[in-house]
Amino acid sequence: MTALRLEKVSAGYERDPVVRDVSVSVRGGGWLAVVGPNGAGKSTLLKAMAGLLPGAGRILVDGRPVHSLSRKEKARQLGYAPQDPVLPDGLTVTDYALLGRTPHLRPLAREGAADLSVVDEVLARLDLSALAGRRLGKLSGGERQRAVLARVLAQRAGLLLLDEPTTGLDLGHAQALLELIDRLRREDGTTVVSTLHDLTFAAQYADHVLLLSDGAVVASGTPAEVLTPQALQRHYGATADVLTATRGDLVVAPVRPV
Ligand SMILES: Nc1ncnc2c1ncn2[C@@H]1O[C@H](COP(=O)(O)OP(=O)(O)OP(=O)(O)O)[C@@H](O)[C@H]1O
Repeated sequence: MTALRLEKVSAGYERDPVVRDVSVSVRGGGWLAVVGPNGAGKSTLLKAMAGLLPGAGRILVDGRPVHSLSRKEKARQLGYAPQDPVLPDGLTVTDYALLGRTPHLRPLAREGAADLSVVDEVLARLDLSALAGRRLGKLSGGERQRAVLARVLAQRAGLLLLDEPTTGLDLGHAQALLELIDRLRREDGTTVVSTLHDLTFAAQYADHVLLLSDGAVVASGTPAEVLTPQALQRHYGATADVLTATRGDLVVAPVRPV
């Protein structure tokens, strides 16, 4: 189980930090949803967690600073799926997902039957088996997004950093993906951090929600503590009800402003 801890993290691209003074802990097997309006700094924070940006403060993956991990150690511990990756369009879905197995191979070794079986299982669960031999350049937007996630899930890293994993997915595929991630979390103790615009999904899957606004943490706690109509009005300028569905799930429902 891989725990993640951020202590007063500031990070950005040029001189001024985009996110400032972020402190949060995610226990091994926990799920942190990073939410907030456009431009709040969610993707920037995820890139910082992945050790891809310079900055101040400490980012600890199982107690070790992320910047001290070697490339291979990082790839074994941490799987990062960016929001809009550039894909090698000529590769098939299977070959692309197999790249997720690279950190587990010995130097110069090729993927074996065990790696193929991990990939086959992930493709099946993401409803991609029928497209396994299709080149990435010939997939729809939602299929490409699922291929990106197939690669990162095939990596079987202890910590998943997923930037808007449900973007472009229809309701059924989005739900199946989140259920698969949740299963990895429950069965293997995988730790998850995801940015999510869909606040109902954030409320239903995460156990901790971090609300960013203008680069700063404005609320942090359980979904019910953070996702209140008042906070949504204040930080998103949105009018919404937070409802409880029949089985107790929270639902964030936009309503027409009066
Ligand atoms: N590569 C970059 N170089 C400089 N500034 C950037 C870069 N990427 C993002 N920014 C700026 O950093 C700020 C935060 O962007 P970020 O992508 O982290 O926001 P976000 O919360 O993920 O937004 P969205 O919900 O729109 O995806 C924005 O003002 C953005 O313009």
